[in-house]
Amino acid sequence: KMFHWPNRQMEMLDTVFFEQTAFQTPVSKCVVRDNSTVAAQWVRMAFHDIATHNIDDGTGGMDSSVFFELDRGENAGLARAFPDFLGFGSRLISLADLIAAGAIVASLECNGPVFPYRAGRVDATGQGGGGAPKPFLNLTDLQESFRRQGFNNAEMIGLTACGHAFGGVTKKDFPDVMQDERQFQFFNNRTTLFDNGIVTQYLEGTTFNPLVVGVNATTNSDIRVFNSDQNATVKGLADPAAFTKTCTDLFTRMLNVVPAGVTLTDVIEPWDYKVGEARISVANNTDKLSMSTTLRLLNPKDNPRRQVKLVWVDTHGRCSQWSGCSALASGSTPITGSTFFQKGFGKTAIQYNFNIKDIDPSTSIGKFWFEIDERDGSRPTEVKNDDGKGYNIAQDDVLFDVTRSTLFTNADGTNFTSQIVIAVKDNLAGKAPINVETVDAYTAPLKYDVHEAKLDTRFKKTAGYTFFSLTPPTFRNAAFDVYYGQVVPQNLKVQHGQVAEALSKVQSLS
Ligand code: HEM
Repeated sequence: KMFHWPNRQMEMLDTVFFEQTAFQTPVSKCVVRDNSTVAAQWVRMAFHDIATHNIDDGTGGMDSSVFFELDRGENAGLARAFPDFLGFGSRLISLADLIAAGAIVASLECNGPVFPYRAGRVDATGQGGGGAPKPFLNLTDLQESFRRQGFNNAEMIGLTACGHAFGGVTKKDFPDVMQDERQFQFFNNRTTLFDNGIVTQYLEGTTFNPLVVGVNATTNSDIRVFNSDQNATVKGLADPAAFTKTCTDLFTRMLNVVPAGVTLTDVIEPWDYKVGEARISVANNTDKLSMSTTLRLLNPKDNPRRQVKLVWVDTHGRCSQWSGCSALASGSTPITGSTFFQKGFGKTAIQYNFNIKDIDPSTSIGKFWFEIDERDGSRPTEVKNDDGKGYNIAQDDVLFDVTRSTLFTNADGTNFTSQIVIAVKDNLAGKAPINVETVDAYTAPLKYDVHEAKLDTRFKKTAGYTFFSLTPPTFRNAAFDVYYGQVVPQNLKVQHGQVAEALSKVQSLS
C-alpha cells in the first residue's frame, strides 16, 4: 500500500493512529473508570454524536456536535469523557475524526474487532437536531429514532446489542432506570471485554442489564428493542462470530454517518513505506542547507545488515555535490507506539532517520528517493513515490526553521511557549506578510488564530534566507500552518509544522 507523498493529512492520521500513544492512553487495556470503562464512554460518545443524523435532509451525523449537547438528558454522563478528546485536533484531524478513532481504539483495547477508519469529518460549531434515543421511548419512537439515523429494525437491534457490549448504567446519570441501591451495573455481567454476553445472558435469562430487568419497566428499552422481532435477530447474535461480524459492519457504517456533502478519506491502514515530512533547514554557521526526513518500513525482516540509503538530486535533476548525493540512515527506531500495529494489524515497523547536510542553496534539493539493501545477495529495493518517481520537494522559499525554533517549558513543566522561526528567501522577504495559523485544540470547536511572524534580526541572514519569528500568545497546541501572504485555510499554505519537531531544544523558562 502506497500513498501519494506529500499528504500531511494522511501522514498525521497515520501518526496519531499507529505511532503515538498519547490519544490512546486513557482507553488502554480496557481500563475501568467511573465504575464503567473508558472504552464504554468513548463508544457511547460516538453513538450520541451520530444520533443527530437526519436521513431525510442529510443534516447531522459524526460532526462533534455532541460536545455542544452535553447538557441534554440523553447525554448525561458523557461530559466525563469530553476532556479525553482535547489537545489532539488540528486542520488535519477534526474532533469528529477523533471521536470516530476513539470508538475504534476502544473496541481494540477491549479485545473487540478493529473497524476500518476513514477520516475527513467536519466539525460542527453548535448543537445538532434529534439526538440519541431515551430509554423511556416506546418501540415506535425507538424505531423512528433509528430510521432517522439510517438504520432499520434489525440494524437497531444489532447496533444496540453491540453498543451495550460495552459499559453499563450509572444511577447518577439515569436515576429513573436504576431504582435500587446499586450505583452502577454493567450490561454484561461476566466481562468488561468485548463479547456477546449481552445477548446470551439476555436469552438465558441470567442478565442483570438494567435496560432489560430494571424494576421500572418504562425504561427497559433494551428488552423492547431486542424483542421487537420476537428475538429473531438476537438469537442470530448468540453465535460469537455472527455477533462480531454484525458489530463490525454496523459500527463501520455508524462511524461513517456524516452530514451530506462531507467526503471521507480512504481507509487509513499502515503504508508499506511511510515517508515523513522533508524538513529543509538553513545551517547555523555555514551558507548551506540541510534536509531531514524519515522512512518507515512495514514488517521488516529482522536484519541487522540492512542498509537504507537516501539518494537525492538538485533542482536541475543533477548531483553537483563533490561528496556525492546519497547518505545512509543516521539511525533507526522501532515503532512500538500504538497497539494497532501489533494487535490490530499484526505488523511491526521500523523508522529510519536521514539527515543530509551541506546542500548548496543555489541548486538546493529537487527530489529524493530511497534504496534498501538487505545485503543478503538480493537486489536492493528502490522506494519512490506512488507514481514511480522520486519524492519532489515542493518549494524551499518559505521554511519552518526547525533548527532555530525553540520550545520553552514553563516552570511548572506543564504548559509551554514556543518560538516559531520561519526562514524566507531574501528576494521574497518583506514583499508579503508571513502568517502563521495556530490552533487551540483544548476547546470545542477548535479555535484558529492567525499571527504575523516579524522580521527577527537576532538571526543573521544565512544562505540567502532572512528570518522571521513569532511567539503565539495563547498557543497550547502543537500544530500550525505557515502562509506566505494571505491565509487561506487548506489552500495556499506553504508549510505545516509541529512544535514537537523543535522539542529537542527544550529550554526552561524559569
Ligand atoms: C435503543 C437505543 C438506546 C437507548 C435507549 C440507550 C440507552 C442507554 C442508557 C440509558 C445508558 C446508560 C448511560 C449512563 O448511565 O451513563 C446507556 C449506556 C450505553 N450505551 Fe446506550 N442506548 C441505546 C443504544 C445504544 C447504541 C446504538 C450504542 C452504540 C452503538 C450505545 C452505546 C452505549 C454504551 C457504550 C453505554 C455505556 C456507557 C458507559 O458505561 O459509560 N447505546 N445507553
